[in-house]
Formats: sequence, C-alpha cells, structure tokens
Amino acid sequence: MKLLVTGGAGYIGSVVAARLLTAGHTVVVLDDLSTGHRDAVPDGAGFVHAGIADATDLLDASFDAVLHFAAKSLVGESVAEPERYWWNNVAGTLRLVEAMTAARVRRLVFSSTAAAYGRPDRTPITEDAPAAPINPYGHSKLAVDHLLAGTASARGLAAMSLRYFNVAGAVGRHGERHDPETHLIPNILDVPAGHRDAVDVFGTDYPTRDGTAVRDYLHVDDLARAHELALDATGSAESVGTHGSHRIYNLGTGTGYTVREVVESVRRVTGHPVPTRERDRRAGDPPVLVASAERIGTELGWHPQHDLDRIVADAWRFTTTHPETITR
Ligand SMILES: NC(=O)c1ccc[n+]([C@@H]2O[C@H](COP(=O)([O-])OP(=O)(O)OC[C@H]3O[C@@H](n4cnc5c(N)ncnc54)[C@H](O)[C@@H]3O)[C@@H](O)[C@H]2O)c1
Ligand SMILES: O=c1ccn([C@@H]2O[C@H](COP(=O)(O)OP(=O)(O)O[C@H]3O[C@H](CO)[C@@H](O)[C@H](O)[C@H]3O)[C@@H](O)[C@H]2O)c(=O)[nH]1
Repeated sequence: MKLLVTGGAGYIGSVVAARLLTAGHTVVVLDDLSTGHRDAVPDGAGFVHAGIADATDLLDASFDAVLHFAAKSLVGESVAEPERYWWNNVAGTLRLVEAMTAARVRRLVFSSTAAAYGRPDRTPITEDAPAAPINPYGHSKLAVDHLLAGTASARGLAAMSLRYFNVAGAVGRHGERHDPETHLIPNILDVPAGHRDAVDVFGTDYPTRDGTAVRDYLHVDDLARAHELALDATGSAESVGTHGSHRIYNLGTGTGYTVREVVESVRRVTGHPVPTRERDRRAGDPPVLVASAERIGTELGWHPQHDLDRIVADAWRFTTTHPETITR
C-alpha cells in the first residue's frame, strides 16, 4: 500500500513508519518538525516538510491510507496554551480529514490517548468507560475521536482510534527524543546515563500499593504491530462497502506499575543505583491508568509481547548506543 504517515519524524510515528517499510509498504512522512527530527525519518520513506493542515497539496487517490500521529502532546503545555492544541490537533486534523475526503482516501488510523478517560473510577479501563478528559490535550484528542465517528458515517471513512496508554521503549535507531522530556522512563534513564543525579518522583501519597502513581507501560514495538493490524482491519471495513466505520481500541497491556516499580526495573536492568527525590504530585496526574486490552485482543488478535524490563532494556540500549540523539 501507499501510506501517508503524519508525525513520522517523531518518536512513535518513526517506529511505525520503519515497520511499515519493512512490511513492504510505500511510506510518505508528513511532518512539520515542530517536535520531530528529520534524521528520525526512516531510510526509504519519502519526506514532506509541512503541516497536516497543508495535506491537501499532497494527498491524492494514489494513497491507500493515512496513519495520523502528528500532534502536540504535552499536558502541561496544553493547560498553558489550549488554543495551540485546538488549532493543531483538532483544526489540523479536520483539514487532514477534508483532504482525505477530497482525494478519496478512505482509511485512517489515528493516535488517540488514555487521557480521553480523565480520572476513571474503575480499572482496568474499557472502551465504554465515560470519556471525561481533565486537560486540553485530552479534550483535543477526544474531539478528534468524535470528528472521526461523524465523518466515518457521512463520508464512508473506515477509521480507527487507538487509545494508547504509556508508550515506551525503542526499536533499532528509533527511540524517545523529546525536548523537554517529561516521560518517566527516559527521565529515570538519565541517571545511569550520567545526565542527572536523581529522578523526581511526583506524588508519594496516592492510594496505591506504594503511594506512587500507577501506569500501564506499552512497548512501542507492540504498538507498531497493533497499527499493522488496525490498518488491515480498515481494509476489511472498507471492502464490505458499509457506510463507513469508526472503532475505538485501547492499547495497553492490562498490567500497571508504580513509579517506584519502574525505578526498580531501571536499577535491575542497568545495574546502576538510581537515587530518587520525593516531590509533590504533578498537576493533572490521575492516580491509576491501566487498560483493558480485551477488545483489541478479541477483535484484531493483538496481544502485547514485551514486559516492563524489556521496555526498559530497549530504551537503555537506545540511550547508550545513540548518545548523539539525546536532546536534553
Ligand atoms: N508517547 C505516548 O506515551 C503517547 C500516549 C498517548 C498518545 N500519544 C500520541 O501519539 C502520537 C505520537 O506521539 P509521540 O510521543 O511520538 O510525539 P512526538 O512529539 O515525538 O511526535 C509527534 C510528531 O508530530 C509532528 N507534528 C506535530 N504537529 C504537527 C503538524 N501540525 N503537522 C505536521 N507534523 C506535526 C512533530 O514534529 C513530531 O514529529 C501523538 O499524537 C500523541 O498524542 C502518545
Ligand atoms: O520525571 C518523572 C516523570 C514522570 N513521573 C510520573 O510518572 C508517571 C508517568 O508519567 P509520564 O511518563 O509523563 O506519562 P503520563 O503523564 O502518564 O502520560 C503519558 O501517558 C498518557 C496515557 O496514559 C498519554 O495520554 C500521554 O500522552 C503520555 O504522555 C506519572 O505519575 C508522573 O507523575 C515522575 O514521577 N517523574
């Protein structure tokens, strides 16, 4: 297939683009490099340096599908500058979807998020849990889920929203290169890498087994496999000639780890001491986010393969073998 990958110069988009190339697809990356890196675009992919709002200049009927990763995704920034999130994530995606309709490209896989659920009252979280985001980032992603549900039926789009939980790990030369880096695992790995003396633990008074927040960490390689399956499924949805379809799937493992357990995993895997500093809770952090991945397991046959130590080991290998890519 010929695929447009928006955000393919970013962390997750570059991993998925590389996998799609290996599977034999033709990949064109569209990225404005606002948080991505030109050298992260996998070899063999085409590259267009532009925003998603300009996709209309690029998309034509030769494309079979779009995988849409491009977005702003910092919760704190979204609270400080909500307009940026509505313009970039929502208005930008609206333009992209309109460009798809005009070009008759009917298959879309979209990066949604667990942030759509806000502070869920039950875990593991199933897809029918109430969507109630608690920050503009989550609102912007949920708005796109709604946009896709409507355009799927009105325009015959076969769309999937994959609600990722905490994505981590690395594949080959593709790993996390955010600046600033807010994510837990790369921040902990900064300690054994010698970039910082200790890691901050945000919140030690949560109602969890050791007082720190619980998250469901998913290997980016497992996530990439889920995208291949979702992409295939949009083909079946399109070929049955329905009036479009939109399906939401959680992407997580079903297992949660506390911040202290993740720190322990880094100690185990790297063999280095990792001092911690206890800090206040980070604003807007829910205590526990753990996915039920039953729906995607049953319907698409996706089952994650990698555990936390493997995630940390691959992220550590990336950190130590690609020091030139560390931006912090
Ligand atoms: N990392 C996670 O744990 C996580 C969890 C849930 C959802 N997500 C979603 O996954 C996607 C990828 O996240 P990531 O961690 O790889 O982020 P990232 O910042 O590394 O990648 C995003 C890419 O999109 C590009 N981009 C942003 N706005 C653009 C625009 N208007 N036009 C063109 N390109 C644009 C950036 O330059 C960057 O290359 C995002 O949609 C994010 O919301 C990530
Ligand atoms: O230096 C750090 C960084 C993080 N944390 C904590 O670690 C946990 C995980 O934080 P982080 O890695 O920043 O991920 P989340 O805030 O859970 O958000 C990620 O996971 C969400 C879904 O679960 C997605 O919606 C977001 O896009 C994605 O960034 C949270 O309790 C943080 O407070 C620390 O204690 N110290």
